[in-house]
Amino acid sequence: MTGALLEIRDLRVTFGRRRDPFVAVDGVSLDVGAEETVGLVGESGSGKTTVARCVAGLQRPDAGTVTFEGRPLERAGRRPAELQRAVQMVFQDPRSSLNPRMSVAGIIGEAWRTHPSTAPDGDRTQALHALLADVGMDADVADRRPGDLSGGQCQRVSIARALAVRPRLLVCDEAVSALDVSVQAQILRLLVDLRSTHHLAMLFISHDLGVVHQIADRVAVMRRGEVVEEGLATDVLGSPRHEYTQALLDAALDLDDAGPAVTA
Ligand SMILES: Nc1ncnc2c1ncn2[C@@H]1O[C@H](COP(=O)(O)OP(=O)(O)OP(=O)(O)O)[C@@H](O)[C@H]1O
Repeated sequence: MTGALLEIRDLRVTFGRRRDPFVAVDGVSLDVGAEETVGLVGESGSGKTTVARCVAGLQRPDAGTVTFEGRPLERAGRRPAELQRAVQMVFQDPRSSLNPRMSVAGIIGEAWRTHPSTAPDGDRTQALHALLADVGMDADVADRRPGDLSGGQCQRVSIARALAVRPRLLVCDEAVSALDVSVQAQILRLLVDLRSTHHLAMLFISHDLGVVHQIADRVAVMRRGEVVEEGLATDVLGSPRHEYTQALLDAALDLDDAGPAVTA
């Protein structure tokens, strides 16, 4: 596909010393179209997060390119503000990605300060409340701090912070993995709704194939740093061609048979 919103080409990331390199990402190419959700799946250690970090500008690849609407996505510090704003991350652990000393209003206000072009012209309180409503939260959480909120509420605040700067692409790295199953479902539903109301594209990273099935249009399967299979979610997860994808699906079914996950 050409002309995708996000284009990753021949990405390679190596960790470790020169004598003993470890290739975490080995020639990954992947596209995400406008308003498309692409799921990136694979076992722990397959390189998913490293790909996400390259897209976010937090990791410099050894080789390959990442472009957004044809413009190179440089490292975060060097990235033009407009591109920095266009690509927002939602992480696994919302508590550690939110400043515990700031109120929800302060967290959103900081996002607007970082990207002033997105700050509301008129009544900020009204804009804040509208943003909170978008993520299914009441206005009264504005004065609370992350420590006063549940994990699911914190993730809603993280999503609101990302939305505040009007992104085009959300990179969700295991964004629901730390949540109870019922809360996972709520956040997934929220992301699906926001995708259409806010015209978002998503790179949705998860080891959980069931979760990815619920949200992704297309799926890429990573194994040991490489994409081994890619296609429509219904095809890849419905009738996989690669034996590794089949093994992942079998493992997921075995987990389902073992009964509901125990959550702390
Ligand atoms: N900064 C680093 N230094 C050395 N090795 C790293 C570093 N970051 C990641 N790795 C290694 O690279 C490999 C890929 O890691 P990555 O986190 O991208 O995988 P993943 O598929 O996202 O797995 P997980 O779901 O467990 O995070 C792993 O073996 C990991 O240990």
